[in-house]
Amino acid sequence: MRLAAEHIDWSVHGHQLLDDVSLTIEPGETFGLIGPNGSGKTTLMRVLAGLRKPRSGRVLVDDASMYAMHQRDIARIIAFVEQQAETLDRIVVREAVALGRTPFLSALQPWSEQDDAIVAQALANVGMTHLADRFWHTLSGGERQRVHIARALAQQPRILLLDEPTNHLDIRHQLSILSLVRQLSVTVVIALHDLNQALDCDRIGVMDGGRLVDVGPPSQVLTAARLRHTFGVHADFLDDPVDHRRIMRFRSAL
Ligand SMILES: Nc1ncnc2c1ncn2[C@@H]1O[C@H](COP(=O)(O)OP(=O)(O)OP(=O)(O)O)[C@@H](O)[C@H]1O
Repeated sequence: MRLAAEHIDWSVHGHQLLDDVSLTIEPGETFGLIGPNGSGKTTLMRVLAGLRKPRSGRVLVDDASMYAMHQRDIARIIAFVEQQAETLDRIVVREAVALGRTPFLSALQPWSEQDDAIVAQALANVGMTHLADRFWHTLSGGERQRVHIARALAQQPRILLLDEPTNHLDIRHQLSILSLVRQLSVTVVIALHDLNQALDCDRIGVMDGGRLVDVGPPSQVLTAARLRHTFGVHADFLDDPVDHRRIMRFRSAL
């Protein structure tokens, strides 16, 4: 499904956190959102997820305004893995992941074996099957993050929003989650701090001071000038001798 933001403005106590942000993410696209700390990535993700209604502007899901949709219908389409997700005390991992099925359940459509299978698959996809019966509050930071991703997968969303999903993960789980995300045939918006990981997105958008200052294919957007101006670093581009893809080597902060 297509996700679009039109002229989004968002301010808190007189501080403009999003300034006229417009963006269209095409069906099936993996779109990376990058930018320095405090540039507005999380604020924009929350607006795209429907958790915040902007002061002006609107979010469209396949050309329909999100603000005309019921919350339950939005939850059937969009899954959001937040950076600082809430704690789910006194429930076990499998129950936490099963919460992803909530938007699909009703008196007429109770929990079924199919829901069990979807939850089991989501746990397997993030390598958490062996911890399915553990209490949530006993998990490490990275394990919790993987449970949140599994819950979003169990939602079987058409649009998946991930705010720095690899933050707490060891390198093996970072790579496996990113490869899983790329394989999903859904629209993905992923906020990332690792700019080399962002190179694998179809397109990226750069946030700077609440504005979306550039959008395009990674090779066009991530230039030495952009890295200097927006990220405040000197970087060189190297050719990976194994697959001849471009990688960035960060030399120093300006
Ligand atoms: N409720 C609030 N009141 C005041 N300022 C806020 C509020 N929420 C966010 N901000 C500010 O808005 C700016 C953008 O925050 P946001 O979390 O969107 O940035 P970010 O790009 O996701 O940053 P990071 O990379 O550090 O996660 C920051 O300067 C933050 O301090």
